[in-house]
Amino acid sequence: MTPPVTPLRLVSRTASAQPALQIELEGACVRFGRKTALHGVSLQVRAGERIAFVGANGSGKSTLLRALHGLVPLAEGRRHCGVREDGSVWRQAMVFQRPHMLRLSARHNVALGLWLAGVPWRECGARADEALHRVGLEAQARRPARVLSGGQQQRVALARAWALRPDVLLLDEPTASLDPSAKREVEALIEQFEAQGLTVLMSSHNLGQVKRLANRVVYLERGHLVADVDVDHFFHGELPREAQLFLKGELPWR
Ligand SMILES: Nc1ncnc2c1ncn2[C@@H]1O[C@H](COP(=O)(O)OP(=O)(O)OP(=O)(O)O)[C@@H](O)[C@H]1O
Repeated sequence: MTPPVTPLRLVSRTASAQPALQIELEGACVRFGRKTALHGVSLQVRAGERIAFVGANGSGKSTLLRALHGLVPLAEGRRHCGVREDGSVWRQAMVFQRPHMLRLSARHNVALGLWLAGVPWRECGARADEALHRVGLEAQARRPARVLSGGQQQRVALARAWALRPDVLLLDEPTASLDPSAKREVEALIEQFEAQGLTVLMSSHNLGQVKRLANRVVYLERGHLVADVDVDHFFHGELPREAQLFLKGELPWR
């Protein structure tokens, strides 16, 4: 039995201007067979936040993103979704670490995603075109998605997510296998989405990227949330010991 961990929580928000709650996890545990990937994680996501999930390999970042997106069942705890002023639920879309491209054109990959989400087929083509234009891929729209470069495929995946008109975008290591220029292009798009007011939840191993794109950092250690702090605090303030070693690149291999 792992002892409970008291997380360091230092996220500044003024009580008077508390943005709307979009997703909340309370004591969330996720198990894969005998392996516990998340231990009692509690977390609130509010509108317009830009949260980076950081931690060593296997610390539970992807699992936490999936739990926030409702893709993995919770063995314990609960997930609660907030609602907008009109009573409708906040829309979420997720881009996976290695997005799966079907053997179809880029346009059809985006259109099919919309259709699967319940958009009438007659609207899907125009919305797919708009989304591919948004990510600068209109010229590639009719090319088979699988022949596009890694960076372009990642932009198709972002278009597929953005086309759903999400309020919350969840990105699992969005630039993990991209070259520096493709990385910059994808980061620039994420920055634009953020400027548009989207909530962005992102796992990343790239600390420069975390500095550029996040305003809050959640640090995970073996499935425990051990720090939930403003980005400035993460890089310049006091942190639990393992997080400090991680930042210095001195965390021993396990
Ligand atoms: N589907 C699964 N079945 C079994 N174990 C899993 C599964 N998904 C994740 N795990 C385990 O849960 C733990 C957390 O994995 P997760 O992928 O969430 O970590 P991560 O921090 O995203 O890792 P990385 O940085 O390497 O991508 C790991 O020990 C992993 O092996």
